[in-house]
Amino acid sequence: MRTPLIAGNWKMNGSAALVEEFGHAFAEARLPASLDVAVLPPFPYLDAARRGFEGTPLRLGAQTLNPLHSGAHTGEVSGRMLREFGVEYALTGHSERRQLYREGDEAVLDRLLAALSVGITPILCVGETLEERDTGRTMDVVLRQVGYVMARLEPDQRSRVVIAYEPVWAIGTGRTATPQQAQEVMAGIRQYQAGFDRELAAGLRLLYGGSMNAGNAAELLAQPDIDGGLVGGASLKVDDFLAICQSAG
Ligand SMILES: O=C[C@H](O)COP(=O)(O)O
Repeated sequence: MRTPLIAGNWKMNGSAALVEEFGHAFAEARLPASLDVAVLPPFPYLDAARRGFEGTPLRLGAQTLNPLHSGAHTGEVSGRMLREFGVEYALTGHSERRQLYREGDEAVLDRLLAALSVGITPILCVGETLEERDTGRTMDVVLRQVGYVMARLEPDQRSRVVIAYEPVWAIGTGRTATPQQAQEVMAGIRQYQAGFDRELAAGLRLLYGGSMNAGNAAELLAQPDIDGGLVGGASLKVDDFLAICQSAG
């Protein structure tokens, strides 16, 4: 049985006040018994979030990390540092990092390995652009991104990875993939992994991301291969994020 995971990626948004608001709301919240929930705030808010989320079901995540533990890398943050702040999840390969910061498959793999090396669960993000979908290349692109990383991991490392399918055209656009479109790609990812290891594929947690909101979450999360969500915009509103968490029950 796969435990659903809802992860809220605040991107470069949020405030100390929002951290506090989430802490209060989730301290009171009634959530499904079997559910993991994480918030991924910008780095400066990690310490406040660690304190503010104590005693709530909220776990902490990071939006990126440097592949190295330490060194002369101005502006960067290592997995080891994140771990000190109680970070349990880290995104790798988010399309914004792939596009805006030119992180290719190799850079994604390095970051994912760094996360694993310090006991952080990596969330590997994959997804096609609109042009790739329109030219029938969705599965090729997605399976290349998944395969590049998974093929280079040891079996015990593979079983600790969470994969988030985020069609690039659905991110921040209000244009969500239909539950059928998302299910089709995510079933394809699971099948592809099953070709190597059936047991691992059956336990692999797959998240959908891309304009998930309080109104469409239940239908997306009801699909057999969707085990949770990576939520951007809607994770900045505590009521919406709570509603999404509640529909993951
Ligand atoms: O990391 C989250 C995704 O990029 C989705 O963002 P969004 O929910 O604002 O479309």
